[in-house]
Amino acid sequence: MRTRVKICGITRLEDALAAIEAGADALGFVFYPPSPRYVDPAVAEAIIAQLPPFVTTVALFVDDSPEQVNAILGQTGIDLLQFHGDESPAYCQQFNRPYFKAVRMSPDIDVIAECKRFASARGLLLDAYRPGVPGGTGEAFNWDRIPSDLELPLILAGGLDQNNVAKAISQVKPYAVDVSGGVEMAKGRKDCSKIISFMNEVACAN
Ligand SMILES: O=C(O)c1ccccc1NCC(=O)[C@H](O)[C@H](O)COP(=O)(O)O
Repeated sequence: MRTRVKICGITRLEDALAAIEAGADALGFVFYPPSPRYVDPAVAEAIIAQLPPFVTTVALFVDDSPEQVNAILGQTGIDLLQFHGDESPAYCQQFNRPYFKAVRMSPDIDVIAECKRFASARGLLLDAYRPGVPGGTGEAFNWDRIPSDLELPLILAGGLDQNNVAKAISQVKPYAVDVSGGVEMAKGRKDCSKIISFMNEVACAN
């Protein structure tokens, strides 16, 4: 099956359209204010309103209040939720929306146990771990640490770029890959040529 691609940290319409033109399946919008890729919900709403059909939009939160999550969902009409903090399964399920859970590969993480905990999720995103930084680290983790045959669709993230994504796909065979820093000219500003190169590498690996 073809590896899907999510390009995260979209803050500009031109970057969203470039990602779609290059073949991205999903666009991620970071609603975590400390992130340099944070996008104001009104800006995300305006971008999403101008997208063509058949592109999944993803709202990314880190331990946010349910009120804030619901407010942004109502404002933007985003399709999918990505929880990238220490959210519990019960917290994630309260929104009655499809979601996927990000798990950071800390030294003591039990991925199989996390898979069982978040059995209601549409997928499990495995990301690099850097203490104090919830995501968008630009760092890859040791893919050998990923258990085989996980019970949820695996989304691989962390330090992916045009130079390593084909190897990542060949080794891990994820359902999808997720990239942010590897296709940027600066944090929050995507680089069209890097997006195209990344997507070409994904296509060659499939
Ligand atoms: O991208 C961020 O700035 C970010 C900040 C806080 C929580 C999550 C964040 N990003 C989540 C993502 O899904 C990123 O695409 C993922 O962490 C991979 O980022 P990168 O290593 O830069 O490709």
